[in-house]
Amino acid sequence: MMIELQNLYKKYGSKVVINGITEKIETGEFFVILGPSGAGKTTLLRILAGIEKLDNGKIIVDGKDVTNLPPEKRNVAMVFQNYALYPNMTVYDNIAFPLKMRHMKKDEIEKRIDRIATLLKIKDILHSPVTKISGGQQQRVAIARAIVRDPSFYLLDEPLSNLDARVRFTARGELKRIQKELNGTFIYVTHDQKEAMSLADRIAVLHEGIFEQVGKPEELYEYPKTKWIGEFIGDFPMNFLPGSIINEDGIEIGFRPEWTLLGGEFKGIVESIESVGENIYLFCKVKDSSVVIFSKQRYDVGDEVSFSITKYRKFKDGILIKDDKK
Ligand SMILES: Nc1ncnc2c1ncn2[C@@H]1O[C@H](COP(=O)(O)OP(=O)(O)OP(=O)(O)O)[C@@H](O)[C@H]1O
Repeated sequence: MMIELQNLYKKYGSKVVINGITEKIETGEFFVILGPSGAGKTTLLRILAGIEKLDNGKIIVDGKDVTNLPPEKRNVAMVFQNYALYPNMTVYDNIAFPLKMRHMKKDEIEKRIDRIATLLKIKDILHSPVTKISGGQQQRVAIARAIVRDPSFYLLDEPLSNLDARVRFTARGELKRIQKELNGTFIYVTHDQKEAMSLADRIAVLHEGIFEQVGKPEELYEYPKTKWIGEFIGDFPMNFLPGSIINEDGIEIGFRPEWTLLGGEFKGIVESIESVGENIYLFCKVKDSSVVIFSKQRYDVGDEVSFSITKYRKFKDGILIKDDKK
């Protein structure tokens, strides 16, 4: 289903949380809303679900205005961080529950659960009590229960955050596969930029009530529209130095640690070091600024390093200058 957000606006008391969001989310798209804690991500999702009322704006789903429809009339699937399974039921009964509530026939329920259990690879635990399965499996059951109804679109609020890092990694791949197989329109909220980068067809960065940038993960990484996004996206924040180092005053240049090479015209002093596998990141003082430089070589704190910048973007007043080719 195609979802159009038209000038969405929401405040709590005098605090404006959503301040004019307009965007089109395409059918079958994995759309991730990324933002720091308190940015309004959950509020936006609750608005889309119909749990929270808008102060202004419209939500159009496949050409139909659903702005004033209650949650049960929107036919959306929701998976939240704190999914609550019914502890005294089996996996099967948990998934069947929303269908029974709709008085679906027993053989139709069986057919649907079989399909969804195959999709989520939980067929072998269907008759286990939910208290006897792992956290990762419980998460799958929660997803199965949410999507078994054939919803129009899917809202997911940090559904993987309860899982430990390793399971989460596999779960991401699985979720992406499920989304593609269902050809579902997924709207997924997270504060974890790594998760966003690995899952999204497009990411919308929610900051100060607006989508500050919407784009493919690589666009956000390569061409962050603002300094704030450059710092927020990436394993390390983008580095910034005054334009004077390339003889251009009044601007700043932004570059990623990965866009540096050891040896070259710039000099810094190593202040601290972080190793990530084989890669070493050197935190250096360069004049009055701090920058992170990528290195394959080991250094000690206090060493002087010289480096060059292979690629950079120009920013003026915190905003990307578009016509920059280097
Ligand atoms: N029902 C409410 N009444 C008043 N203020 C609220 C209400 N719900 C949320 N807020 C405020 O709105 C802002 C956005 O909250 P929201 O939970 O949407 O952020 P979030 O981006 O999902 O954060 P997190 O990542 O921490 O879950 C916060 O400042 C929060 O305190």
